[in-house]
Amino acid sequence: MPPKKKQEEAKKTLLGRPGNNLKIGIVGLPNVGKSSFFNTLSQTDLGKAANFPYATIDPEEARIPVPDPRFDWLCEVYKPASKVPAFLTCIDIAGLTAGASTGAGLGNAFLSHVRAVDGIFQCVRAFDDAEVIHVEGDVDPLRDMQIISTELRLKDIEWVEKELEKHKKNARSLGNVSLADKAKKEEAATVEKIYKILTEENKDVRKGTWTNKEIEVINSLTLLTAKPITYLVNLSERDFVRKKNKWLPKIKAWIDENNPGDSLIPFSVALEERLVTMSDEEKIEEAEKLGMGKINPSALGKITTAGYASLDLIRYFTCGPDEVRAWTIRKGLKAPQAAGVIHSDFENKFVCGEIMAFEDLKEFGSEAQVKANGKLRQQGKPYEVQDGDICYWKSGHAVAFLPTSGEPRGGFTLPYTSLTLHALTPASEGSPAHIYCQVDESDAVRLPAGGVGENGQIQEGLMGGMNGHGYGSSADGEDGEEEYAEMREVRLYVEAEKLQPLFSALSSCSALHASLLPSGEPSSFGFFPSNDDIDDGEGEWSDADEEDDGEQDGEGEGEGGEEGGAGRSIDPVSRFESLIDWGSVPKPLGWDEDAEEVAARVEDAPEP
Ligand SMILES: Nc1ncnc2c1ncn2[C@@H]1O[C@H](COP(=O)(O)OP(=O)(O)OP(=O)(O)O)[C@@H](O)[C@H]1O
Ligand SMILES: [Mg+2]
Repeated sequence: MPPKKKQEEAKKTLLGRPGNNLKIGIVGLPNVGKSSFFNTLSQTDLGKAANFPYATIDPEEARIPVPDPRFDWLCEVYKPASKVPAFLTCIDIAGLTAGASTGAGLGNAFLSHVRAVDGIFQCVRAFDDAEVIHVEGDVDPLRDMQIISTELRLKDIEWVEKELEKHKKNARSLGNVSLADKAKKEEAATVEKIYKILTEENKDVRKGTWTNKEIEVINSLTLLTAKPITYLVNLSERDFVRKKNKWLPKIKAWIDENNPGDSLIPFSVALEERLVTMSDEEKIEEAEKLGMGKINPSALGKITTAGYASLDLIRYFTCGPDEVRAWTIRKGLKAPQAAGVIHSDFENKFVCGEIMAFEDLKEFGSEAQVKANGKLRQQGKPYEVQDGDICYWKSGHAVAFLPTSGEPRGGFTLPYTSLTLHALTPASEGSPAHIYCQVDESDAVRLPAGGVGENGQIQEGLMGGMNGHGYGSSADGEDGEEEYAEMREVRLYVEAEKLQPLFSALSSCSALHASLLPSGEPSSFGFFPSNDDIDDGEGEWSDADEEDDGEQDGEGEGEGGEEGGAGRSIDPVSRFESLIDWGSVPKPLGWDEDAEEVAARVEDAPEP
C-alpha cells in the first residue's frame, strides 16, 4: 500500500490549462521588436529538410515548426512521402504599457490576450537605436521587465481579490460536515495562499510551492503569473555577434532575483531578419563572414525549442513510408490520450500501442532489429508516453492477436499480427461468409510478401466500395484534409473447413465485437470463457509473441487444435459454425486466381 501512495504523490500535476494544443504569446513593451520577431518566426523554415505545411492561422497567430534532429533522422531513414514536424503555436500580442492593469494603453484587452495563451515569450529590448522610439524614453531593460512583471502581478492580485471576496461571502454558509463544504474551505485556503505569495512574498504564482490540489485551484483561475516565461533579449546585430551587451549580466541578475530558474535567450531581431531569406548554407557562410565560426547563427530554433519545453510539451512519432510525423502532447500523458491526438477513435477504442524508443531504433538501425532485441514493446493503457517514442496504435472494438506465419497456433496463420474484428457476415447470394476486419497495414508490411496465410484467403478490394475502405477521417481538428489511412478494413474470406482452426485461434482472444456473437449474447466480453471460468491462468491478452502457457496445446500441429477442450464450458467453434450456412456459399465476384482452388470447392458445394 504505502509505496503505491508514494508513487501517486510523485506524479506532479502540471501548472496551466490541461491539453495538448497550447500556445505561447509574445509579450513586451511597444516597439521592442515583437512583431518583427514574430514575422521572422513565421517565415522561417526551421525544418528545412522537411516539406511541411506551416500554417499562418491569421496575421497574429502562426504554427512554427520546432526543430528536432531525431525527426530529421527519421525522415532520412523512412524517406516518407510526407513529413510533418512538431509545431509550436505562437501569437503576437500588442505592446503592453505601464498601467495596463488599470486600463492604460490597450489595458484589459491586452491582458485578456495574455490570459488566453499558455506561456510567454517576453521580448526585452536591449538594442540601442535612436531611430526606434522607446515608449519610456530610453533603453532600460530592467525597468521594462519590472513594468511587465508589475502589471501581470497587479492583474493577478485584482483577480485573486475578487475570488477571495466570493469565498468570504460563501464562508458563512459552510458547515463542518459535508465533503463539499470541506472542499470549498480548502479552496478558500488555497486562494488565500496564492494571495500571500503575490502580495507578501512578491513572487509570481509559478514560483510558489504547491500541492497537486492547490495546482488544480490555480489552474481554474488562469492566472497570468502562473504562465512560464522565456526571456528573449533583443540585441543589436553587432552585440549579438560579439556576444557582448552591457545589459545582459544585469538582466540575468534581475531574473535570478525575481524569477529564478526562468530561461534567458539573447538574440537579434535585426540579424534574424537578414537571415530569414537565406538557405542553411548561406546562413553558415554569413556566420563565418561575421566571425562567429562555422555555425548556424540563428537563435530561432533555440527559442522555439525552449518555448515548447516551457509548456511541458513533448512529442512522439509515427513513422512509415507514407508519413513521418511528430505529434505534440503534454508530458505525463497516458497512451490512450496520446493516441487520441491523432484521432479520437484511437483513444475511445484504444487497445494497445506497439512502441519503441527513438534511441533504440537509432542504435539497432531498423524496426526488425529493435524487435529482435526485445525493445519493441506492446504497451497498454497505463503506459506513459515518453518524449521520442515511436508508436503504432492499435484500436478497435476488440483485437484478436493471431499467430504470424512463423508461429502458427491452432493451425492457422495470417499475414497480419493483429486483426480488429468488426462483423461476421453469413453467406448470402453472391458472397461467401466473411469477416470484416480492420488491419494495421504496418503489420502487413513487416511480414513476408505474399499476403495470404497458409489457410486463409484474404481478399481486398473485392466487393466494391466496402473493401479496402480507408479507416481514416480527419486526423487533426484544424486542417481537415489530412487523412489517417494506416488502418483499413478488409474482408477475410475463409475456406469452410479452415474455419475451425481460425476460430480456435480466435478463442484465445480476450474479447470479440458483439456483432461476431450469436444474437442474444449478453456481452461482447462474455462470449469466451473468462479467466474466472477457466483455471488456466491465461493472461488478458493472447499474443503471438507471448510464451505459450500450455493452454494452446494444438500449436503448430495443424488443423483443429484443441481449443474449447478440457476445462471450457463453451465450445466457440460450434457456436461460430452455427452462424454460417457453408453449404450455400457461391463463388464470389472477382474471386482471384490465388483463390481458384477455394472457388472450385465453393462451386462444388451442393445447392441448398
Ligand atoms: N535588434 C534590433 N535592432 C535594431 N532595430 C530593431 C531590432 N529589433 C527590432 N527593431 C526595430 O524596432 C522597430 C519596432 O519593432 P516591432 O514593430 O517589431 O515592435 P513591436 O514590439 O511589435 O511593437 P508594438 O508593440 O508597437 O507592436 C522596428 O522598426 C524594428 O525594425
Ligand atoms: Mg507589434
